[in-house]
Amino acid sequence: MEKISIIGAGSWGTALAILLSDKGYEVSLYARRKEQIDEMKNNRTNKNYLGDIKIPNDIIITDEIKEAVESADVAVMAVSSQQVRNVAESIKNYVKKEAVIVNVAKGLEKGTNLRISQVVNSVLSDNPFVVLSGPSHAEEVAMKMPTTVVAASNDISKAEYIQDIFSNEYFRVYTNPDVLGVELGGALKNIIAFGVGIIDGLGYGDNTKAAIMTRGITEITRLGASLGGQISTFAGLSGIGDLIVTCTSSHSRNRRAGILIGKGYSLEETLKEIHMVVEGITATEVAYNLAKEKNVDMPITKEIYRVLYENKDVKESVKSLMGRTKKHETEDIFNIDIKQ
Ligand SMILES: NC(=O)C1=CN([C@@H]2O[C@H](COP(=O)(O)OP(=O)(O)OC[C@H]3O[C@@H](n4cnc5c(N)ncnc54)[C@H](O)[C@@H]3O)[C@@H](O)[C@H]2O)C=CC1
Ligand SMILES: O=C(CO)COP(=O)(O)O
Repeated sequence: MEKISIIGAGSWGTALAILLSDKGYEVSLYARRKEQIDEMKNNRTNKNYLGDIKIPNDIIITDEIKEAVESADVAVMAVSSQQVRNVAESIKNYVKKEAVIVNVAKGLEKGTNLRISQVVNSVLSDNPFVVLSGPSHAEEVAMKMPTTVVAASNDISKAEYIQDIFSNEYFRVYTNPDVLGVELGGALKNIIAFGVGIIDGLGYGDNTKAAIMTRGITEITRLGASLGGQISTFAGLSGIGDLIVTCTSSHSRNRRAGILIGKGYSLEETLKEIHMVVEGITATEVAYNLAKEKNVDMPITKEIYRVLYENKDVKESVKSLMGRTKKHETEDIFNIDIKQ
């Protein structure tokens, strides 16, 4: 049986550790904070993240990174996107070269505008890489509710290896060779979920939310395709699938953060209230930069950027979106010239 190391004991890392341990793998879960380690070891819970869900006794809980990764066949990065580089650096001298690195973070690196596969590859260039993404709130996976995700890798045999390791009766894993498309879908849907939250916070209704979701996947696809992603990937689990779950779920931190912004909270107050990672905030900045660089139109992302970073009033942003020049619906994703 493979040995699996999970780095990051937040909601997702813990839920995946439970899933893999239930399948009989030897799992080690690495956390940094002493009081969290003590709670997980003594009570076998991780209350702040997963409430009363029990952590199986077989899971090795450790704050020693060497112990966590040195014999691992698979190392799962379950921290926020901005922490992945730190984690990669911290395991570089211990992890086996053939160990498969699985990233589950859904974001982009601030400052470099890199995708997570690029960040990991810049530090752990010898290790095979797989991204695991899709509509999968940790709270529901921990309750063993049927969930589907996708494993993507440039080496499809590694994606299939991870598919075999993670699949069980309530967690169904598909594969996809389009790493870039899967990564961008997962990162950019957080911006749209944040936008849907704003709409909720403002008190607008279902029509408005459907508008943001539909036009949101359009602009995600437009940027993703311009960077080399497959259009079909954005119609899949890591694209529209994850967009639906994040935009409609009460579990979503991105959507909940948007609700607070829509109600008039400052960004600082919002982050304090959520106290977990809100990837969409950084993703907005990176996507805004990438769209500018590629000359791709992303009106919703642009308005969210203005709200977050230029103090634009949210109602003014809605007005700006509604008042844009008139357009045909399909021409902008598929480059169809409607007048032909
Ligand atoms: N929560 C969910 O339902 C899902 C989350 N994700 C993604 O997974 C990533 C992690 O999310 P969550 O677990 O929800 O976040 P979280 O906020 O619940 O937990 C992140 C954990 O990482 C720890 N951490 C931060 N830096 C670290 C480091 N350098 N070394 C070790 N631990 C470190 C933090 O202390 C915290 O316990 C995010 O990118 C998120 O978008 C993906 C799918 C589902
Ligand atoms: O990606 C997720 C579910 O698929 C989790 O979304 P949030 O980070 O918004 O909670």
